[in-house]
This record gives sequence, C-alpha cells and structure tokens, in this order.
Amino acid sequence: MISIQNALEIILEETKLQPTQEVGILEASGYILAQDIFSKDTLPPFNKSAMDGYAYNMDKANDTKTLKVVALVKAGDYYEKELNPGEAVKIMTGAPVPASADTVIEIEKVKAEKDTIIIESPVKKGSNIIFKGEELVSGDLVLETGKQITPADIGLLASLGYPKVSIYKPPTVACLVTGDELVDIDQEISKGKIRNCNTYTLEAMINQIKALPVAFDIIPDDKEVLKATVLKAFETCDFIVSTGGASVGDFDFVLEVLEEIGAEIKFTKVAIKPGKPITFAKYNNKLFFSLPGNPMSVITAFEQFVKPSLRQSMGNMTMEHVETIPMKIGDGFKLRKGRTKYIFVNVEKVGDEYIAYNTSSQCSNHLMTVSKSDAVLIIPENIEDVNKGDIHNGRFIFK
Ligand SMILES: Nc1nc2c(c(=O)[nH]1)N[C@H]1C(S)=C(S)[C@@H](COP(=O)(O)OP(=O)(O)OC[C@H]3O[C@@H](n4cnc5c(N)ncnc54)[C@H](O)[C@@H]3O)O[C@H]1N2
Ligand code: MOO
Repeated sequence: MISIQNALEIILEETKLQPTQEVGILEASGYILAQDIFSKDTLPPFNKSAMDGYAYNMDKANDTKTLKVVALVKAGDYYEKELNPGEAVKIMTGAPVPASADTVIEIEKVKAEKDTIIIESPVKKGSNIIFKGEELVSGDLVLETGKQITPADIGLLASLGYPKVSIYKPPTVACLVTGDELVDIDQEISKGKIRNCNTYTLEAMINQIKALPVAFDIIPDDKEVLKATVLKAFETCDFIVSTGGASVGDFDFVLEVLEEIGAEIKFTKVAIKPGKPITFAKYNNKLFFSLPGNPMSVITAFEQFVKPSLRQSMGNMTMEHVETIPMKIGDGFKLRKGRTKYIFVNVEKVGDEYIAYNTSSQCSNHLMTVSKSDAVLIIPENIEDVNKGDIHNGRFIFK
C-alpha cells in the first residue's frame, strides 16, 4: 500500500501532454492555450475618442472658450481635413480623433449654440483620448502557452483577428463499470440488483473538467467480457477509468485482466479511505485507473488522482485542485487508525474561518452523504480523535 502523495507523484510522472488541436475560439473557452499569441495589429489602431463630445486643438484654439463646429464624426467614420484654429468637430465615443486635434471635451461641459460651442467647464489638454497603441502594439506577446482561456481572452482573440487557436486536445475517457448486480437507469431493481450510478457520476466529473467521457455498457462479472471491453477501451480511448471488481472477491477481475493483457502495473493499493483498492496501470502508453465500486470511493479517488492527471494532460499544470485549506472542526468524531481518511463535510464560513460539520455516515457506499457535502476533510492516518475546535486540512469538492 503506498501513500496518497506517492501515488499522485507516480500518476503525474506518467501523465503525458495530449496532442494539440486547432479549435474555434468559442470552443477553446476554459481549455489551456497551446501556442503563444502575438498581436497582429496595434490597438487601438487610431487615436480614439473615449467620450461623446467635441475634438479640437487646444494650442491652436484662438479663444479657448468659443469654437466653431465644422463637422460631425461618428464611430466608423474618419475626418481627413486639418482643423483651423478655433474649429472643432463634434465626435462620438469610439470615433477617430482628427490628426490635428489634441483634446476631446464632453458634451456636458459645453453650451452648444447653432454651429458654435462655448466651453463652460474646461478640461486638460489630451483629455478623453484613447491613444493609438495604448493597449497593444503589433508584435506584442498577448497570451502565453499554458494560459487557461477566459471569456476576456476570447474577446481579445477576436479583436486581434484570431478565429481559431491551438489547445491541448481534450482526452476521451472510457467509463467502465463492472458488476452482475448492476442494472441501468431505466430498469426496475429486482432481487439483489441496484441501479448503476457510477457511469453517470464519472461522466459528470469528466464533463466538468472538459474532458470527453465515453460510456461503455455495464460489464458483467465475466473475465473474458471484461478483458474484451478493456482492450476495446484501450483501442478507442485515451484514458480508461473502471469502477468495481477492484478488491479481493471471487469476481474481482480487473487487476487479473490488466496483468493478462500485459499492462504495466504501477500500484494496486493506496492508503486512503475511502478508495483503498486503486490500481494504476499503463498499456500502450495509455493510462488505466481501476477504482473501487463504492460510489463515495469513486468520487474520492477521481478527485484525488484521476482529475489531476486528466487536467495535466490538457496542459493544466497548476495543482490548485488538490490544494487544501485549514478548516475548523464544528463537531467532533472518532476514527480508526490506518489510512488517511477523507471525511465528507459541510462547510460554513464564519469570519475568516471555515467551520466543517460532519454530514452523516461516512460509509463509502453512501452517495447521499456526498450529495449533502460541499467539502472533504483530510485526516492523517494516525489520528483517532477529531475534536470540536481542532484544525485540519480540507478542500471543497467538485471545483
Ligand atoms: N475481504 C475484503 N473485502 C473488501 C476489502 C478488503 O480489503 N478485503 N476492501 C473493501 C473496500 S475498502 C472496498 S472500497 C470495496 C471495493 O470493492 P470492489 O471495487 O470490488 O467493488 P464492488 O465489490 O464491485 O462494489 C462495491 C460496492 O459498490 C457497489 N457498486 C459497484 N459498482 C457500482 C455502480 N456502478 N453503481 C452503483 N453501485 C456500485 C457494489 O454493489 C458494492 O456494494 O471492497 C471491500 N471489500
Ligand atoms: O476503500 Mo473502500 O473505498 O474504503 O470503502
């Protein structure tokens, strides 16, 4: 049995970057940029008025109080002529400021009379102009490889004339579930049967991080069927996650199948509760995560091990999704020594503190407990008594 930290290190060491792919900028939202983006243009491309007002040359104005309005320039137009001393153009927000003007005064600050304006509240020279190249100059590095693409970046890419960008291709992730007890969502539960939930939880978690789940049919407790399905999954998908058949029972075949096909087994047990019987293997350069069948164990193991790997494969090198914050225990409880325990809790923020309340039974079969929780506490293996007011690390789930 290896430690959580050690298991994560092995997984991340084996996780390779996905190939890159060009996608439309809207599709790129939330993914990691796989190219540097340089500005092809200067922004703004011209001196631009920041206000609806009047543009004039303060130095050349004969009398800075009264100006003759000689034209109207709206956004999208261009005033070519030279302004004579004492002349102004009426100008709209976003319109190019004539080359011979150096200042824009807002409409509210003048009194307009026929073709003239009288300045009532003077402004400083250079006011209300967004100068050419103030934001970006052609050739500037705008977005760097490795940046997570935000809506602002998408707008910026559009401003710069980039309809497509390169991202790390989201991996396809096979979701395999095993067990003779499982029936599908639309079936009645006859004696001894339960409905399959793990496929759906897995798909939802994979979707949430913008990878691509591929759901396979429920696999019965039949080693040959399991082997054929595992081989098919390796052939057609980039990553494989299975649930169930991971322990020491007579019908727990996942590890056996991986060994029989010649996969490289990296580890088979992690000191984590829930989620101990996790096998991590590599076959044809693809990664296989065999998770236990208990629904709470699936979520714990996915969040702690699978998610960091999938994210890293898509270029997200930050470890923010496994970082923890200190939480104060709201109500005490007892634990058995042994593996590091993940306790599902509800967190309340009081002042600067996060107070964690145990939600209910921590039985790894109970999905209800996870549904009622928004965080997990991570309690070190040697701790038996968790007392009200103690501080332990934890993290919010599904982030
Ligand atoms: N003698 C031992 N028995 C067990 C050990 C052990 O060390 N020695 N470990 C226990 C632990 S811890 C876990 S976790 C489980 C893991 O067992 P499996 O991975 O083989 O999972 P299953 O037996 O197939 O299922 C466990 C549990 O979860 C239910 N399940 C499975 N798949 C689904 C699904 N897709 N949707 C909903 N529910 C599912 C299944 O019916 C079982 O109740 O082993 C312990 N045993
Ligand atoms: O490791 Mo199991 O997932 O504790 O119940």
